[in-house]
Amino acid sequence: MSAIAIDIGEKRYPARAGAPARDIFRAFRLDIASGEFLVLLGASGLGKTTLLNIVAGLDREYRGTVRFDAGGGAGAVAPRIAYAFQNPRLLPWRTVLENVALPLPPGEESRRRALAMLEEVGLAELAPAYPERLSLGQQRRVALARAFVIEPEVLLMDEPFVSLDEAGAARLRDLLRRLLAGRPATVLFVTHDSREAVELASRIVVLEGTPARIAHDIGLHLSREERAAPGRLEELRRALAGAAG
Ligand SMILES: Nc1ncnc2c1ncn2[C@@H]1O[C@H](COP(=O)(O)OP(=O)(O)OP(=O)(O)O)[C@@H](O)[C@H]1O
Repeated sequence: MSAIAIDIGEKRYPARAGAPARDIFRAFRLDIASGEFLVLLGASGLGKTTLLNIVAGLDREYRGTVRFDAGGGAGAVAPRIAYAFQNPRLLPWRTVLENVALPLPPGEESRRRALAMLEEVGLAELAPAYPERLSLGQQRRVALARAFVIEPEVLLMDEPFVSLDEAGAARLRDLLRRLLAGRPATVLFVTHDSREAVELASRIVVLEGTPARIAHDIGLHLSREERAAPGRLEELRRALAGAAG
């Protein structure tokens, strides 16, 4: 696991055909503790995906720093980062097993690890299948297996359970909790769904405005039973809706 210190002096997208330049972040700071499950909420277009891309190192066009600290006084070393996107992004010309093994070095040991991961997400029998045969829920399970196969210290998730029915999304949230119980990671998770936020988060950060600022920063320290209680959940969702304005 790794703590993350985000300090963005400026992130702006320059003007492009027909669209003016946009200031996404200015003097934006967010510190995430090691092992925290931070859910980012906020209206469309505020910069949530941009923030994940910056933390992932995919977007370097900004002024500022992202520092990782795995503790132990060893100094800043790059952590293992997994990124689960809104779209499962499986390679259609590779089998399910090959897709899960993709982030690992080639070889028999990696195939064995990928198969063990598929067993954990309940899809071992689909290992030789191609992604087109899979339902969206199954594809999302494979994407989770591919994220966890590297035993990430930092897990970035951008609406990973969107477009599923409620029962399917609930099963995947359960699976994610189970996977994290065995392999703790620092999680930065984007969603528009306040129920999902309350069920999963140890901390919820609500973004607002342009450039984006932190409107609310809410710690949630709940037992599993409290999270599972519909009354408690509703109460929290209402409080959150109130806080989010
Ligand atoms: N490469 C780019 N060039 C120019 N503008 C961009 C680029 N990528 C994103 N934007 C714009 O920057 C803003 C922030 O985008 P971003 O995808 O980070 O928002 P978001 O909060 O994740 O939105 P959503 O909740 O809809 O996924 C949006 O207005 C978007 O149109």
